[in-house]
Amino acid sequence: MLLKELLRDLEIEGLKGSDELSIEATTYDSRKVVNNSLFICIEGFKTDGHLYIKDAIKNGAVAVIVQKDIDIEGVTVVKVKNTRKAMAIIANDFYHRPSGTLALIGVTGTNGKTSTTYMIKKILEASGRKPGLIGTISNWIGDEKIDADRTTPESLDLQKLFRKMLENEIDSCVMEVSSHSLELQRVEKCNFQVGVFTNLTPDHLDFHPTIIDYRNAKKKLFHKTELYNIINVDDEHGRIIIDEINSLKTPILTFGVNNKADISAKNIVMTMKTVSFDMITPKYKGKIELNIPGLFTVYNALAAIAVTYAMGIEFKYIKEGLECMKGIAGRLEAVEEFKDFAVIIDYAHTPDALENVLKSVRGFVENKLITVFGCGGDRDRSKRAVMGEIAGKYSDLTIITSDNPRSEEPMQILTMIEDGISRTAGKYHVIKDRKEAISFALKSAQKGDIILIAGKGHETYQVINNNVFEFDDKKVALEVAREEGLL
Ligand SMILES: CC(=O)N[C@H]1[C@@H](OP(=O)(O)OP(=O)(O)OC[C@H]2O[C@@H](n3ccc(=O)[nH]c3=O)[C@H](O)[C@@H]2O)O[C@H](CO)[C@@H](O)[C@@H]1O[C@H](C)C(=O)N[C@@H](C)C(=O)N[C@H](CCC(=O)O)C(=O)O
Ligand SMILES: Nc1ncnc2c1ncn2[C@@H]1O[C@H](COP(=O)(O)OP(=O)(O)OP(=O)(O)O)[C@@H](O)[C@H]1O
Repeated sequence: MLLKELLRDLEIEGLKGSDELSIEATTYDSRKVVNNSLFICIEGFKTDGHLYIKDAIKNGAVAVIVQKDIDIEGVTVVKVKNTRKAMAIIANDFYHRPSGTLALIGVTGTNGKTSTTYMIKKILEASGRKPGLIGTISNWIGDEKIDADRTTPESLDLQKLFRKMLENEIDSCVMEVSSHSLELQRVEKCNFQVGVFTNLTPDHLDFHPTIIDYRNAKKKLFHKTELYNIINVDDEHGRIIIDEINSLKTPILTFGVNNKADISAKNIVMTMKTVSFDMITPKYKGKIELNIPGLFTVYNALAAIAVTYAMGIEFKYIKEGLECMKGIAGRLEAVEEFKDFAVIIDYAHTPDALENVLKSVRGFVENKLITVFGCGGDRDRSKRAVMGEIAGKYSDLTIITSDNPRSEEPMQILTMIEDGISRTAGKYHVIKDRKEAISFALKSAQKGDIILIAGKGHETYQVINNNVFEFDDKKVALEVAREEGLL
């Protein structure tokens, strides 16, 4: 593609050099530059892409996009106001505007994005469509699994993925849209058919100055949709969003259990491993039986039903898609090998998620509820004491341990959690090493207990002192149980 074709939709503040160059690759990372690349300089949180222009030229860059005044020879230099925004526009054009051809569904909210996207994918598959999926656990092009680095990829990676989906005859794509991605313009040029809001509770307050900024970041999704905006009306922030987007031309479809909603559920019945309910939509009603537990599962299912209902999918496919699901990796996942007591792995790493999960399992505890959890380092510190308090309130015993301390001293994080739990009557131990913590929980367990190992879910690593180590809660629990003769 010629550079001038990629510059067509940009507001250019300055151009030095030729725009007739042929561009074969585009990247925001100098280490990934190949011959005839366009290198886009991103001013980051840790370093600044503008510092790597010389490296990029050495690796084969022929043009650079900058937002600072840069005096450099040997490449075409294009100056714009905001390189992240320019990158999203270039990404869309470089990959020939793929999102316009896919039926694109974006799911945003603090909790439930992954679970909801998997449900939507299953329903679309049941109806005969070929959906792709982009999210935290992995990305999927049909049955091909692709590792995901983060929840919502950078715009260049995202548009490339959409293009690959189209080449593989994928007709729709359901994706998690993080607040980071909306704020950092990763989804700037995506044409969403449907946008979904699951819920909003305090999280990422290291990145967003206030909860209102956090909500406003999420709200941006609903300005990018064409067919429907689907909002949880039981969530207080959902109701505010509804008021704030009411004047947009995209219609709103609400879902909920406690408030009047377009898509709702009645007669909810929960067991330790399942949940069933009567689904009510404006056009049809019917019973849904899910092999995934938890009241929050009803909300995720209602969101998935609302999306597929809005897309005109028949009830039989909605039911078939949801009911064939066996569960979602690391989301209230019971480790089947344990028989006397239950061991559940869950990805709850926000106060609200932890509280919901603990409430969901609390009702089925015959003896004690033992919780093993920690909080991530270099991330929102305000949630540490709050999560400690929640764990103490609902658990009979809590083991506070490490969960990706990253560059922070693990004990510093654990002490902040302890501040919260010590305000409750809940018993607790602090065990820095996660394997030892799991081992302690397993050895403390008796018949009828439930052990909840929260925070890491599907993740298979721990980041300690900024070094990545292999760590899988489920594997570790089984390994320890075998060593201790508990199986
Ligand atoms: C806070 C955040 O979103 N950070 C993103 C940001 O990183 P950064 O600002 O630290 O980047 P940086 O390291 O300072 O580098 C700046 C630029 O220099 C470039 N560089 C750097 C070194 C070099 O040798 N050459 C070079 O070109 C980098 O490629 C980059 O373009 O820009 C990078 C490149 O665009 C992203 O990879 C990075 O996401 C990191 C991986 C991240 O962890 N993001 C998280 C917080 C995130 O986005 N999470 C949400 C989900 C949240 C949730 O709901 O749980 C997500 O969507 O994943
Ligand atoms: N609708 C919901 N409301 C509250 N908590 C939920 C909901 N759905 C799931 N959870 C809890 O949140 C955890 C994460 O769920 P899920 O991965 O679906 O959310 P997510 O929004 O994708 O999270 P992340 O952005 O951190 O990847 C689950 O393990 C569960 O504990």
